[in-house]
Amino acid sequence: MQRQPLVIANWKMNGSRSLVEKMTVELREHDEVLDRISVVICPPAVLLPAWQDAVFYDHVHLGAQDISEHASGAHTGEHSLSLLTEAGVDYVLIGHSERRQYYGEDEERIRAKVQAALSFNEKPVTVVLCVGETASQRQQEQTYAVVEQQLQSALDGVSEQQSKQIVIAYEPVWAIGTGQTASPELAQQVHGFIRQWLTKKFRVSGSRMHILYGGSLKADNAEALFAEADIDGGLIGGASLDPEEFLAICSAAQTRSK
Ligand SMILES: O=C[C@H](O)COP(=O)(O)O
Repeated sequence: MQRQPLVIANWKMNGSRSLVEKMTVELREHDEVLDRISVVICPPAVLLPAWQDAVFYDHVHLGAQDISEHASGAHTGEHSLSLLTEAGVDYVLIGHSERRQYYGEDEERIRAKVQAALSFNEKPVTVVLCVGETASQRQQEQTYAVVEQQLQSALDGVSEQQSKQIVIAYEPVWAIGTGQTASPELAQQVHGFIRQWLTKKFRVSGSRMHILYGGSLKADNAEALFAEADIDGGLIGGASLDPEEFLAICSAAQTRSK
């Protein structure tokens, strides 16, 4: 099953207008790295307008790092889908482990956000649902149970048709920002498990869904990870802040599409 590689940059709470400029200059100068792949940039929300002016290719999209499950109202500090899509967003990250860990996002809230994104009718948005186990869950051999439970809960009630709007990002929490990347074999084992789960739930549509790897993905380990059967691209944090390194990761993703 040929799935066009997808590379997502998650800037988290980093970046600046000048980094947007630097990055767009690099992308313009080396636009061949964008052939045959899709790229999504998730900057902090206040930098979306700077990116919106700079987005110049059909296959470079903008994404939000989080959304509110509410349509509008008294929710200080939050961003609705209307506001985000007006700022050019096509993709939304939901359930990132930092939101789960530091901002108390529980399964119920994550499910509400997934539902809000899927039922948003002003513009279609793609949900990037993040799942993954902590170090202690892995040590206790709970990886598959944790991932399955996260998928089951967040995708409860999602139809086969709606699954076309969903991407899964497997991000083992112990690998995020630690430099401890999962080996390609280990990542593939979990991706394979996720693929099986998706195909069981969504049938043929499950075999078409993208499953991305995230967690200390860098230029020097990207190609080996992207060579695995069910690793369709990456969700990149730290390395997406360095234009050269990010472009090298995009170019590694291209090798998958050959
Ligand atoms: O969203 C991105 C992930 O949390 C990975 O972050 P990282 O590449 O800095 O480890």
